[in-house]
Amino acid sequence: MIRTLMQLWQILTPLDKRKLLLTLILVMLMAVIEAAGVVSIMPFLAVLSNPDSIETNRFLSYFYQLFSSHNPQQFIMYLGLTSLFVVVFSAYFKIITQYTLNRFSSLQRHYFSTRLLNIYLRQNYEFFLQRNSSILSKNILSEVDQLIWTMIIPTLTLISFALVLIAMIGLLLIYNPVMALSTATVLGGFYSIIYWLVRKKLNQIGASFTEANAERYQSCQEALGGIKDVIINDAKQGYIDNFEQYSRVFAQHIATRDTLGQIPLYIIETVGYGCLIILAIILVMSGKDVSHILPILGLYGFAAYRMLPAAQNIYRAITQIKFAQPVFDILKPEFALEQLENNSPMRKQNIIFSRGICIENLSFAYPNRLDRPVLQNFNCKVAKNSSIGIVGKSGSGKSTLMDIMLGLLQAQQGKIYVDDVELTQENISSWQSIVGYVPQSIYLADKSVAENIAFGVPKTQIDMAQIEHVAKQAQIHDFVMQQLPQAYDTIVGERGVMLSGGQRQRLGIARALYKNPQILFMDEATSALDIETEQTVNEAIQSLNGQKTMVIIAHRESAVAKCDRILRLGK
Ligand SMILES: Nc1ncnc2c1ncn2[C@@H]1O[C@H](COP(=O)(O)OP(=O)(O)OP(=O)(O)O)[C@@H](O)[C@H]1O
Repeated sequence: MIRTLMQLWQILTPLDKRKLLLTLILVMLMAVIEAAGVVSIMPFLAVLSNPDSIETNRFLSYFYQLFSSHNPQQFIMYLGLTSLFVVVFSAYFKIITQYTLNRFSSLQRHYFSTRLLNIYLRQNYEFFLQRNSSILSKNILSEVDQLIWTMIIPTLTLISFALVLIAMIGLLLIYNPVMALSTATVLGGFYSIIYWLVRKKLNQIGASFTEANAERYQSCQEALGGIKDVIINDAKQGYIDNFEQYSRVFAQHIATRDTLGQIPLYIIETVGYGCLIILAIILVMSGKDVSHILPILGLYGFAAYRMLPAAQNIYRAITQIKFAQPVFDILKPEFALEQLENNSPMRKQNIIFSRGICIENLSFAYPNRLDRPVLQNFNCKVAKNSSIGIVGKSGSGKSTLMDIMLGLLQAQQGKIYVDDVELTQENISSWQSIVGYVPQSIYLADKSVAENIAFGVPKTQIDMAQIEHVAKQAQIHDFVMQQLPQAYDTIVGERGVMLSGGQRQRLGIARALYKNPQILFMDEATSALDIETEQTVNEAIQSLNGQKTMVIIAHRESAVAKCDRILRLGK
């Protein structure tokens, strides 16, 4: 567990660490004040049970004079009020500390999930080809939550209550070392035995809990993401059953974890009460009078009142941390991706495109299918402002070639030159800033038509004149103006459900043109259009011939017939 906590410390940023240390200082102060609250009750009880102690005890007589008390009753009142003040202040301080703890942990959840989203979005495209997006969402939203609730908060609880417990035992140690040590041994021994009995179970349910969580997310995403196929293929029940099965496991494990964390409370409360009774009997049997017994019982009683919940909370925190270990094991490598990124600082390079693109000896295979290369020793040149059509059978590697040219995939062998500059990680973002891309299937966000065309541009910075210009080029302007209720402000629905396939494609073309790219890449951009619309869109695209460099993938040769060159793949 200590190792896990040390690793947790390592994934915190320097700022997080500073905040954590400040929070811990508050927690330590809270423990001291809490101990003071317990101590403050002793003189009160001592004078209450034996007013003569004002004369016999030098501390009491000092305070008697300090308070300028006129009689023991008045002194008792002062002592009572002082003790009450300390206890009230301690409660007030506890509220402040608790708020600081809550704020720290809650904000930490926000920092962690934002950081993780940032880490993911900075990965290259190949990373996403190998990872399931529902697992990534689960890590950002659910696992970070788990990390906070079952690791960060319990760790803070553990530290704060450990300090309270140490302070209490220290206090008893001053008063009666034998009793203090035996209390510590009984408490420590009791909780250690219970923890030892449940730790294996915690480990096991922790692992199965994270697995069930992943399945829950995946079922949801698959069922809701492919709702059309789910309805048509009557796959609803299968998804409901799958979700139900894992959701139940998820819920049951939380219940088991919480119960395992609560069990000792009831036993230890009984044990604590029994110990106080035994202590009272021992004191009575040893011949001590009530005036001696009451302060001792008061101290132990009050200390137990503070110590038992502290010990219980420590135990509970430890069980939660143990349970959360598999969650941390999932998140640790994800945060390590950030370090990999930081260790390779990239110089940004600008790319200038004035002559053409040259592909030399390119070979590529997908990482999970290295034995089956998609492209081998591929060579090709595209002059600036010329157009090239790529045709070939399905699966011949057309989209893969385009992804490599776009810098989304990296070839294992071969090079791509823009003018005479090799495309590398250092200049890829500059390259991507001058290309426009229309993919096979257009992703539309649940936003307005204008926001979808100016994808990624803040709403206030959208250039409406440019939007209309590119929408006209993509043959979508008339449809938007005549048929959409709020024209360019109409919301298109999740993934553009309110539009037809052809309308989505034309929006995709408008999006690619919006940033006025120097090179336009189109992957079957007109395949969903009827012949007439395809013809008009193609004419619009062809009208850019000579003004823009165009790389066009098409199934139908007619769609690329007007290109300067045609490249056939897979022959
Ligand atoms: N992420 C991936 N992992 C492994 N193999 C892949 C991946 N994506 C594509 N492939 C394989 O690479 C080959 C080329 O695929 P690609 O999509 O480039 O073909 P294409 O010519 O564009 O086909 P289509 O015309 O049907 O779109 C196919 O055999 C395909 O199965």
